[in-house]
Amino acid sequence: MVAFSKITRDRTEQIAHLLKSSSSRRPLYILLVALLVVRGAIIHKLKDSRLQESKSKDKASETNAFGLRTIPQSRLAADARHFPPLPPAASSKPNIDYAFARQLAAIVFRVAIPKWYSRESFILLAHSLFLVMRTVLSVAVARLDGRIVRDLVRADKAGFARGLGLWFALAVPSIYTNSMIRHLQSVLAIRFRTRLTRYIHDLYLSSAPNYRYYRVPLEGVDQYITADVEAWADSIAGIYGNLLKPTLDMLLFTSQLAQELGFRGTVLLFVNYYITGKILRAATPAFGKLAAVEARLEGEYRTGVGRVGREGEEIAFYDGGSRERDILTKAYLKLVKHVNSIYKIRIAYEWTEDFVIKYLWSAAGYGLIAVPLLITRKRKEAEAKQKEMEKMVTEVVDEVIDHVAGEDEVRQDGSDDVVAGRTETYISNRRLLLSLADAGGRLMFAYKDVLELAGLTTRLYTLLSELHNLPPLPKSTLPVDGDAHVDSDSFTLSHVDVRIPYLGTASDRDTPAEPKVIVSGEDDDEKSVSSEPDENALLLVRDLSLHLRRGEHLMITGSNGVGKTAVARVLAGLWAPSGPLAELRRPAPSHDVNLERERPGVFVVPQRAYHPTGTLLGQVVYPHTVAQFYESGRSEEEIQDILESVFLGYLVGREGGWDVTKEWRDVLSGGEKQRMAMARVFYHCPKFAILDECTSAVSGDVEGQMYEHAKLMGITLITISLRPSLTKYHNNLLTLTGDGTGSWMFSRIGENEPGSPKIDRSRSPVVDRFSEEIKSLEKKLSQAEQWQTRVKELEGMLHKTDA
Ligand SMILES: Nc1ncnc2c1ncn2[C@@H]1O[C@H](COP(=O)(O)OP(=O)(O)OP(=O)(O)O)[C@@H](O)[C@H]1O
Repeated sequence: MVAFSKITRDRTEQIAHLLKSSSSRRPLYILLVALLVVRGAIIHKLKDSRLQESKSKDKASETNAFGLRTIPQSRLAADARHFPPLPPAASSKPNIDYAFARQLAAIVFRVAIPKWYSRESFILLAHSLFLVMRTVLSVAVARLDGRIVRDLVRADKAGFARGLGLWFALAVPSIYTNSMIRHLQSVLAIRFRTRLTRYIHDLYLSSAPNYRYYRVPLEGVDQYITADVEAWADSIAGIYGNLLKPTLDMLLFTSQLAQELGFRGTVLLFVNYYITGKILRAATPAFGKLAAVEARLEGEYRTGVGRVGREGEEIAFYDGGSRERDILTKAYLKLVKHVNSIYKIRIAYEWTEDFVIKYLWSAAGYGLIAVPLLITRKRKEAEAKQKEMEKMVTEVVDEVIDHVAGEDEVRQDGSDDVVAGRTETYISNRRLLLSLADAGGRLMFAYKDVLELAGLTTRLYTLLSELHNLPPLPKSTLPVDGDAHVDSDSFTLSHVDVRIPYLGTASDRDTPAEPKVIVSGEDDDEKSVSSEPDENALLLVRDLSLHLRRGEHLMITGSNGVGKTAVARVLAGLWAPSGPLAELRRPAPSHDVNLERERPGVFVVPQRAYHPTGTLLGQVVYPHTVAQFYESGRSEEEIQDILESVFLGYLVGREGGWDVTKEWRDVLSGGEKQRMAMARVFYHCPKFAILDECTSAVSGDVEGQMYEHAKLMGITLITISLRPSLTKYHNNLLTLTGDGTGSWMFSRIGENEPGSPKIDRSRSPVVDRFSEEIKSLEKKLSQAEQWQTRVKELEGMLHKTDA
């Protein structure tokens, strides 16, 4: 009877095993099939989404003058409310909190995944499915591992061979799943980076009226746009997998283990998670803040290296190599010191983490596994099964008789089976425990990654929020049709104060100060709102009023640092005019019948020459592209004529053609660069050209000819210069006194018109110079009679000598 029950029990265990193993594989097969179906559906959806995206692109984007797709300014303006300024620096430490969640949501849902049907959503879905698949496969592998060892212990050749076959069968989807997870993560990262980069480019490089690239008050913007965006995209794409996969693993492995551990074991497992989680949380340093500081220091070092690359020649003239080396080395050492301190902090943290997750968890796991194996559960199970067996006796009676003869053997097999069963349970559970510890470790790493992501998110959010919250500059607009007081061909400044704008960050600005600016041609509700001028701004010129029509050339003068360029910045629209009654009207571009093309309203040539990367032709037509030049129907002969007019006709021959690409900043001499800048003015042929000491390195005769040429082309000149020799090309003179009160003098050159302010000779540097020159000439003239007498004396002496 004992033999009966033993045999029946073993047989039933075998049947149960078979059922268990086939039923444990069933979900895997279903998942595999489901995965293939879903994969097909996703590919189909991806194609659909591409179609949808391309259809909606017309609405979501527009094409700029260079043929590139850009996000419409209206959408960017609408996004601004999602990026309010950060609170003051002290309270904006990166952390995993509500502020982080809000910043992350703004970046993800406004920029990285702007629509639910964006391609990124489908990549994310596919990524998630593969992550789930990998977890399921891990459980299957753990089970299979146990089975193979069990069959080995049992010396079951057929079972072992079957297990090995299944092992290889599982390898195929496992390898595919792993490589797809890595691939989709990289694809996701690059797509996030592309979305962000394009968004930031569109926002940062906005042209008039906002000039964000010129006005954004952040140090090292290049670091934000390049390294930080890349790091953020990599981090968020990685973090999704790093969080989702171990979380799934934890859930699944815990649920699998719970079957073996029973209720008490499971509760203990969760108590273990909770306590160790608390310990690790307490031991975690502020990784977010550390990451943000590292990014800033990296930016400072990168900016330094960039500066040396840019200003290499100037540094070489000063022989400043060792000084620059000091600066760069200091910046680098500061960065390295910080990185090293992070490493040190990490060591202490990783010790704790390793101990807790690898050793504490494993020990707890061993203890929990031992409970069912060593104590009661197996025995209770065996008793329950024995009762079941007795009911099944009649069904298996024939089989029992067959086995009666080999009772000893069966007993032997039976004890082997018990050991094998225990080994299987142990191996499976051990593997699950190891995977669980691994998942726990990765979750902890992910926590660290989330903290670092918080730091990067704060940096990225700072950039986006600064760009979105720059107070708008007043727009220069077209005149209203039929308005007799408005002239599209003139400059009008009325009661304008010129101040250095306050450059604090958005979070420092309580209420952005904006002047009252009357802009013609706009609806009332679009006008800038009047407010008090910014108290932090430094006044350079007070209450400036002038009206310049076309053909009325103006020279702006005054000693260094009085604010001449500042006036040009206001005229060009880079700085806002301030003052309660400030009004600024700028000439608008319009079609010129003689030129048969549009003439820009204003074109500015700055003090420092600028040469973009590109061809020789590209230098002349900048900021137009070469493609735009050819499309406009203008010819290379015309450009050659322009170069002749600035005495650079030899350049094409010397450099080897129009298409040659060089670092023009280094190739052209100082004077050549300035002549090239004048060539640009002639190419664009604006109504007004603001020339900010842009011919200081050009010889006087060439300078004069270029000025005459510009006037012949109908370009009205606004020249900023200290050279009295240029006065003769202008009708008006604006002198900034620089006495600290912002006073100025306006006069007509060659006339003393009633109504125009009198020239205060004692205070104007240019007039001072004229007076000096007149005095010296008068002195020379007064000596002319003496010189004539002396000449006659000398001639007389010469005749006498000859005779
Ligand atoms: N972005 C700025 N931030 C702070 N100060 C500024 C800024 N731009 C100009 N300034 C200051 O404003 C003053 C006027 O500068 P501006 O360039 O207009 O002088 P300038 O009259 O053109 O001098 P120069 O003849 O030497 O070119 C200077 O003292 C300068 O330091």
